[in-house]
Amino acid sequence: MLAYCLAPKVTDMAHSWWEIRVVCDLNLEETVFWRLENFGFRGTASQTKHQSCLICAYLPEEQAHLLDLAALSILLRQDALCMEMSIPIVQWDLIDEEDWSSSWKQHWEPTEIGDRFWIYPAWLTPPENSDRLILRLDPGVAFGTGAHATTQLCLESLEMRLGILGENPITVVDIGCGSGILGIGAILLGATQVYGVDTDPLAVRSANENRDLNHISPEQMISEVGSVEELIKRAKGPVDGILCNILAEVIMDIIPQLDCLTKPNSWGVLSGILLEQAKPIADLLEQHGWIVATLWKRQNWCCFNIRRS
Ligand SMILES: C[S@@+](CC[C@H](N)C(=O)[O-])C[C@H]1O[C@@H](n2cnc3c(N)ncnc32)[C@H](O)[C@@H]1O
Repeated sequence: MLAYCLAPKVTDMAHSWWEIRVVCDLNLEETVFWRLENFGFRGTASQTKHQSCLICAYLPEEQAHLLDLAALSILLRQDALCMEMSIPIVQWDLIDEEDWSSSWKQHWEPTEIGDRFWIYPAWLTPPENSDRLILRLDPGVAFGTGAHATTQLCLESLEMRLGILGENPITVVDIGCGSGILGIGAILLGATQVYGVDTDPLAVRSANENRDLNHISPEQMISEVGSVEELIKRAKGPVDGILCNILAEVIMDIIPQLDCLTKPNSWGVLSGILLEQAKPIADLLEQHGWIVATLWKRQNWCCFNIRRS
């Protein structure tokens, strides 16, 4: 499966990129992602085969020297040793931006998600008549193509939540909006207003571009750089739904801050959580007045559907 796909854009400054490739045990995948993210890699893709996975990630050439990459490789090796897993194979190359973009486009195909969505790459012409909701995307450097299990679980949860809408307007916040895929999905399903935030300015740019691509007005979907504090300012009061697909460690920090955004019947979809991290998250949610309605699982990931009452 192709996952976590992000493409550098022609408008970015760099002309050459470091491509790093890590083949590792599937159970090391999360740690490798964490290391790469901390190092500054932005574009990350993974393919899973049986018990191992290939992770590719990208970084502008000028942001790392060979020695830095060698040091990163040693850290990955140490992680594997500490976790008693096989040593990952780490390789890197400098690649041309044009080569990258064209190979990226070859890899990514329209993807059906759940019963309602069809994720369509921006550079392909979508069919005119489709029973599905067509969500067009060019993720740029942001996370969120719909290929990753964590995103799929969120979109499927949204289908369930927003499938039968009443008369009332629905406001949703999207914490860690990435490409904007979840916010756009929420609007296609009938949400009236979406506020998105992401700590990565390039993700916010991508969310705004994808909003335009899907003919959603800038008033209906507002994306800003920041996190929960920015949402509290923007949303000016409690909201109906909270979407958050970030890693468990970040979600643990975010849960206590959600009180300001919730009303008695608010609901939430929390994803990006590994199965073994589910228990502490469930305990924390309970402490903060949330009920875990359902827990959905795909591969090693789980997604919490929560509600206030
Ligand atoms: C896994 S991606 C999710 C993207 C998209 N929402 C999806 O479901 O595919 C997580 C995003 O959260 C952002 N992020 C990480 N920590 C954050 C925080 N504390 N507040 C807001 N965004 C954050 C990252 O920059 C990244 O774009």
